[in-house]
Amino acid sequence: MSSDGKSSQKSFGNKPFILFLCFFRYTYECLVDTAKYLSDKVPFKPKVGIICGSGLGSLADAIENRIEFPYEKIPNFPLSTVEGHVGQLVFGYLSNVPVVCMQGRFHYYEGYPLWKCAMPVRVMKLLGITHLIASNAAGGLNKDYKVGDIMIVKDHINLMGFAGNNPLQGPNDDRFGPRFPPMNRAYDKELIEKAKVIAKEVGLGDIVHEGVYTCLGGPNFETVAELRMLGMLGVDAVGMSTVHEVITARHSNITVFAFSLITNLCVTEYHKNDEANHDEVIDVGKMRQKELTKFVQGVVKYVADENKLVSKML
Ligand SMILES: O=P(O)(O)O[C@H]1O[C@H](CO)[C@@H](O)[C@H]1O
Ligand SMILES: Nc1nc2[nH]cnc2c(=O)[nH]1
Repeated sequence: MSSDGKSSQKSFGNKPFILFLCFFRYTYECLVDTAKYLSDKVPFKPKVGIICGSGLGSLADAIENRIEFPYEKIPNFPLSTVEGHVGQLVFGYLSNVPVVCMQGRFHYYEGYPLWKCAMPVRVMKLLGITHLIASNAAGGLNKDYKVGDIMIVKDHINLMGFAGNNPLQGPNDDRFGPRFPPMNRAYDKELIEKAKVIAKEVGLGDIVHEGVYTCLGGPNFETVAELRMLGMLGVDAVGMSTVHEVITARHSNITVFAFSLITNLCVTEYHKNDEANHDEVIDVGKMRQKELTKFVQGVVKYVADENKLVSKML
């Protein structure tokens, strides 16, 4: 909200015009419509938002007292077109915490602009979340990483943003956040440290790392030269998602935790003939689903306890 408490954005009175506008850009009013469609059918406010990456949809299976909305039923929602992405929004309780989970996400390579890929984050904000847990499947570029490892994201390189391809491009709506949001504290340090402890508790301690993630547009996997360049830039894991969702979340002051499941090792040698493929990405997700579900449950519980602690002090 701008200083005078009024949005700097013009508001449009009639609904058909708002819906028409939604095709070109999600206005605040358009996303309020989407959030209201959902909140009218869900008897609680979610505290934590979760985004399931490729092959990680099973994270949502542990949600209890579920209310499911296939994306095609949700006004203004895009459709998930990628194998390994169920394509529904799941409300319910995880570790007794009210959550909303994207079982399947949207990617730039599906043909959606980044603001459309990230729109569910704004809808979740309007629904009441204060924290976002984003997961993804990524290629391991750091030489210490093995397939099946977990990389807790400590920072990202917004490679697509270097050319100005950014979910916040275009007119800013102060009701979501400021025109120029800072990103130097995008990933919550306290949650990162706590997540490392939780990882150990659920048996992931030996295979958990902390590193830098970058998002390329895809859908192709990278060349040797591209991966060598990214390695020189300090990238530890390479994906095709998450960064624009995190930027959108931070713009709206949502606390963010993100992790990558390393599903393949990036090929950085010309003599190696391995080739990344989506099937193996999904298989690795299935292999890790039990531990990762416990891991996410632990992080969600911590977030809720932490918040309760704060509310007790207030
Ligand atoms: O980032 P998530 O959605 O986990 O999926 C990753 O895995 C897919 C490639 O196999 C790409 O979509 C990439 O982004
Ligand atoms: N860009 C990219 N995304 C991935 N998702 C899973 N593996 C990879 C990879 O090697 N590169």
